[in-house]
Amino acid sequence: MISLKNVSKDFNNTNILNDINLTINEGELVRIVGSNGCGKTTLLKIIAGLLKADGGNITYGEGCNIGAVIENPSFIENETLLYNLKFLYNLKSKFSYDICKKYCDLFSLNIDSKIAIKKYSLGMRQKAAIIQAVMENQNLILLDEPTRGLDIDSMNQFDNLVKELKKEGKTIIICAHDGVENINFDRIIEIKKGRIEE
Ligand SMILES: Nc1ncnc2c1ncn2[C@@H]1O[C@H](COP(=O)(O)OP(=O)(O)OP(=O)(O)O)[C@@H](O)[C@H]1O
Repeated sequence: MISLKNVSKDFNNTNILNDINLTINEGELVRIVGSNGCGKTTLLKIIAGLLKADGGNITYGEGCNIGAVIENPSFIENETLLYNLKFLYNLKSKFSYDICKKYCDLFSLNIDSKIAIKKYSLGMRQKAAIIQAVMENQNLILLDEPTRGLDIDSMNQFDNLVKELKKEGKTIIICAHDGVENINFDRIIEIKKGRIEE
């Protein structure tokens, strides 16, 4: 699904990622770990195309369609959850209320709520962000600290969602310090001193 060859990244002359070689196959569920500041988010951003690597290259499998939650999700703050999902959905494909409702129900979010998203709690925003990353049937899903702000019930709901996505054959990469202990990962990759360890 995705292959990184000699990918490197510096920030202000400090090397963050050093010759990263990594292949992730279709349908794999991968966790990336590593200490604060080791470069996990940077790697996800490069894979998502949000950041340019300084060296190396990335090859994406045919039909690769990326969904991502990376850092703070941005929404149209004065609008509702439904408005936001509809807006994001329509950027790429035709909106499906039923699919969005299915994911909102799964996370106990009311899709028809009239409350503006700016009034949502951290956990509610996080759930909305996860929903937009999966609702268009994206097949490469990149999640950076997805359980941030989620309560125990929501974490269980998240575990179920990951299980469902895995069953559907989605490729999933999750960076997480914690909150994913119940997920059965195929691989755990550690970034250490700019390099990958498995
Ligand atoms: N835009 C930027 N400009 C300069 N330095 C940056 C930038 N983005 C990240 N960095 C630096 O790159 C390093 C890696 O950051 P990154 O966010 O990838 O780490 P992380 O592994 O995700 O950390 P955490 O576990 O704390 O989330 C850090 O030292 C950070 O300060």
